[in-house]
Amino acid sequence: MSDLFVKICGLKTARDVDVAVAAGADAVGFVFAPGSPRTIDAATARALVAAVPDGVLTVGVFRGQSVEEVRRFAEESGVRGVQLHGEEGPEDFAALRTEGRTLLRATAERVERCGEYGEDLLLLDAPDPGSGKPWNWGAADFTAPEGRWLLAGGLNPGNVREAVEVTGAWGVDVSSGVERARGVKSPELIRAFVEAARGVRG
Ligand SMILES: O=C(O)c1ccccc1N[C@@H]1O[C@H](COP(=O)(O)O)[C@@H](O)[C@H]1O
Repeated sequence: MSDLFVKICGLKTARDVDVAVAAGADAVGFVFAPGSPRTIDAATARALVAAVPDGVLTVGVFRGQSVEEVRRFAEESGVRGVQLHGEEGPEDFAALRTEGRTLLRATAERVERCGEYGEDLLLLDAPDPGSGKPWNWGAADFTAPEGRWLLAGGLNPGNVREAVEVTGAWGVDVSSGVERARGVKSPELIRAFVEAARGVRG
């Protein structure tokens, strides 16, 4: 089985980005959804995105924003991926589809098909994304979606192995679990998370 895909989200500083990239993250996320302790503007993100090597996916995170706003942030910041946490439908994903852009659809529903709305990756998240609260992915009746999907919501270096073993996730996404205070990343926790995630599939 191939290695886990690991996304570290909610980065705000050049140091955060350097640490995540050096640790071996496959993707790094920048929050453009308003009202989060991790929210940054497009100009700040642009400078951070410029420091990310080509092989690492850069993702803008949105919640309840219009397609026009998502498109503007994506273009101004230069992120190559767009992660939507709102009520978007297939027509919104189609409108945001451009050459080379990766579309992620976040949902708190459990049994879904990857790609149903035209997204490239499905993200199974907690009902309150970015809160650090886990959801019941360990439920006995959990059914993993088919295809490429990321698990998120309350993950940390101490539980990521079990979470992947139980759910069979293709990849993982974390924000709160690699912070020393809300909205403040910890280099040690980022390194520990990537190391723990890498160890799951040996
Ligand atoms: O991180 C946020 O503040 C955020 C705000 C709005 C939408 C999504 C957000 N983050 C996403 O939530 C998960 C991480 O959750 P956790 O903090 O690890 O429990 C991840 O998908 C982020 O992209």
